[in-house]
Amino acid sequence: MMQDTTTNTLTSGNVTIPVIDFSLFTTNPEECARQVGEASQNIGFFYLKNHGLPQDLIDKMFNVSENFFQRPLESKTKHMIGPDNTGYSPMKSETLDPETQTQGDLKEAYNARKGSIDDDITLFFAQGDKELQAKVGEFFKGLHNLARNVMQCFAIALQVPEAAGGRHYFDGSHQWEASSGTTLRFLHYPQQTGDPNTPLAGSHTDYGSITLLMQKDIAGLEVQASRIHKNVPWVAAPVIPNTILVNIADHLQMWTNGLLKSTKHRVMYNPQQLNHSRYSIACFIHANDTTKLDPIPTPLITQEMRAEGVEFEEGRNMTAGEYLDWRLAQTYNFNFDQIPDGTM
Ligand SMILES: O=C(O)CCC(=O)C(=O)O
Ligand SMILES: [Fe+2]
Repeated sequence: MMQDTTTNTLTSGNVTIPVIDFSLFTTNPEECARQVGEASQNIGFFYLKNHGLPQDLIDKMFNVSENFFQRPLESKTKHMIGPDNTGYSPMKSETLDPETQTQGDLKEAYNARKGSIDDDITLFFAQGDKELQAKVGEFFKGLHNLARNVMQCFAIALQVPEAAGGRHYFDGSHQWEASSGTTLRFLHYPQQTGDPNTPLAGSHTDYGSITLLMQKDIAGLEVQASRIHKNVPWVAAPVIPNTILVNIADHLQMWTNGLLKSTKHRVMYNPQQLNHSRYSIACFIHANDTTKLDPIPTPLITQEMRAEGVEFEEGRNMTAGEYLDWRLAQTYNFNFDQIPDGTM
């Protein structure tokens, strides 16, 4: 793995995760859309630099997260996650790859939802500090706004006809005010001994439109590359300061009938975790609950491709809300009669 500063790409063999300068969105949206579209048809992941979110706000959010996860387990379990996907999920409670994992993910998480951002649940996460709670809301809205701009790039790259909304095609289906599965998730992979072959979070795709991810200090995320390069099964997605990593998730793959890739990824044990915790923050952007996941109007999807229905056959005829419920039911055990004791 090396960083090539001349071409702004990270390379591992022939596989690249591009770094896109998002100030292009303002100065040259067509070029920005071209780069986003290209990355999304290949690896399905790209970094954004100059994304517009203040770094001190991101740093503050990592601080809140650290303070929260340092609390005793009996405090964290006061707001347990349930089918509404809000609150605390303890170690091993989620299994992202149920077909191959023999134990749950070695992580704990705290989920905020748009609808819960002004509630006691988020206030509890922000240590009862109302100013900090407002910052969590500002952060979440900032990420949502960035995601809407990235979605404009997709609409441009997909050449959605003006009559169908053009570059604003996805605006209506990604409204802050609408009910949706959009979730801000704070993740903690505790300091631990481990085996480099054991995933801390199993291989999976994300369930929404796109995901925005911030990682801190400790790498571990790997992205499946075998689809574009058969000799490179996984490529590392390292921590690059001042960037946000974006990945295509299932809605976009279904809307484009596989033209854009919802790429599998996983978090592997990093030996640095012998002495350090790993923290990340993911913002899962979902379309409004009522949005259908059928192919969208774009000349890039031919009639044959529409008929073929490449992958995610299960998601066909579902709405975004139904699809999320279905995926969560497969990966969570919401029966917390026996709360895990926090050990591994
Ligand atoms: O922690 C990470 O770096 C990635 C987490 C992730 O992929 C997820 O929660 O869906
Ligand atoms: Fe993920």
